[in-house]
Amino acid sequence: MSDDLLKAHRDAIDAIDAEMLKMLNQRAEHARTIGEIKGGGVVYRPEREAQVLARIKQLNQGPLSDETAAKLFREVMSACLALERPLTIAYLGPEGTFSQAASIKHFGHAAHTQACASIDEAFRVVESGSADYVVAPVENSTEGAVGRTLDLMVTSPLHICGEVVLRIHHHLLRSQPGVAGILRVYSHAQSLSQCHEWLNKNLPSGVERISVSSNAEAARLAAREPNSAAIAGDAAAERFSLQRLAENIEDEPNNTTRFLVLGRQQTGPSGKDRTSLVISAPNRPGALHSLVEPLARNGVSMSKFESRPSRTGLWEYVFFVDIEGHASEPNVLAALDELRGVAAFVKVLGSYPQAVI
Ligand SMILES: O=C(O)C(=O)C[C@]1(C(=O)O)C=C[C@@H](O)C=C1
Repeated sequence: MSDDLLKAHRDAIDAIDAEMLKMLNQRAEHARTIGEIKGGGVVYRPEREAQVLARIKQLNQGPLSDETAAKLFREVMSACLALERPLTIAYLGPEGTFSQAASIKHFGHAAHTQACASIDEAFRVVESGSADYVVAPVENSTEGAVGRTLDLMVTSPLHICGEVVLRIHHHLLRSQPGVAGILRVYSHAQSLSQCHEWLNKNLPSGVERISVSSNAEAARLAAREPNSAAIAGDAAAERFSLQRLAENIEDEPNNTTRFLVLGRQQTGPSGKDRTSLVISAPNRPGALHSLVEPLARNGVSMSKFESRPSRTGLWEYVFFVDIEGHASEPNVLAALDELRGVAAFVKVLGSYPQAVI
């Protein structure tokens, strides 16, 4: 390889970097002015962010992948938004959990993340105004619904303003190389069950499996006990400087968790939205059918229908329903009106842009 050729490409990169820096700062100036126009009002606009990211994916011609291009612009927007006002995002801690990874995926690295001891506490700090948004897990592709988040949404005054879909990769982590001498493996109960077959095949049967409150807590324990390992993700591995003895050990390769972003604001339409509802049926035959009918009649597609015992009465259920579209769209509006006529209880949890990255 010729040194001249290398130098020519590096000179070109230097020139592009200088140009990019200038343009990034011009973009940041516009964002700062937009912040002034908002005049102390809500700075985070999820519908606009979704449109910016979707446009970048559409414009992208490579060689960067659409996903990579969108992730870079996510960080650019995060930095621009922080000039308007830095946001604080509450999540189920400790540091290094998948909830923190989801918060950073959605809000970028310029947002502050605040670890909370429980999902309840994360909701509370946002309700009281001491944090701006909460990012809470709502369902996992192998384990199903996260009941606590669903229950909290029934009574919380917060609105859903976004969703984050995170691929969950689990690794076997330890403070030293090799599996020799491992006596116990720590992890959250869900992660232990998601890696059950791998553990059966790859670790001696005498290795104890101990469930702890979070994967990050598992990593913390493994970092100080030489004979212990943890199952956790990248964020926990980095946070506690652990080695990855085996990567992506989850039994189900498409393991994903969906998180919801909730705040005190309602979100405008982005053009590709979802609306989440909680409804309950009157206690009579055919009631369930009457809940679905208004949706079908107005051409509204349903992407989720999840039942959960109501906490207010014996044998009564509430249904968590996700539909396509924004509550301000005419067919969604009509379906919701009809639904209110037949259901015992309807609460719109929020309309929000579908995840773009
Ligand atoms: O368009 C806005 O309202 C902005 O504040 C700008 C911007 C951006 O950087 O593009 C930043 C934050 C908002 O959440 C949305 C977009």
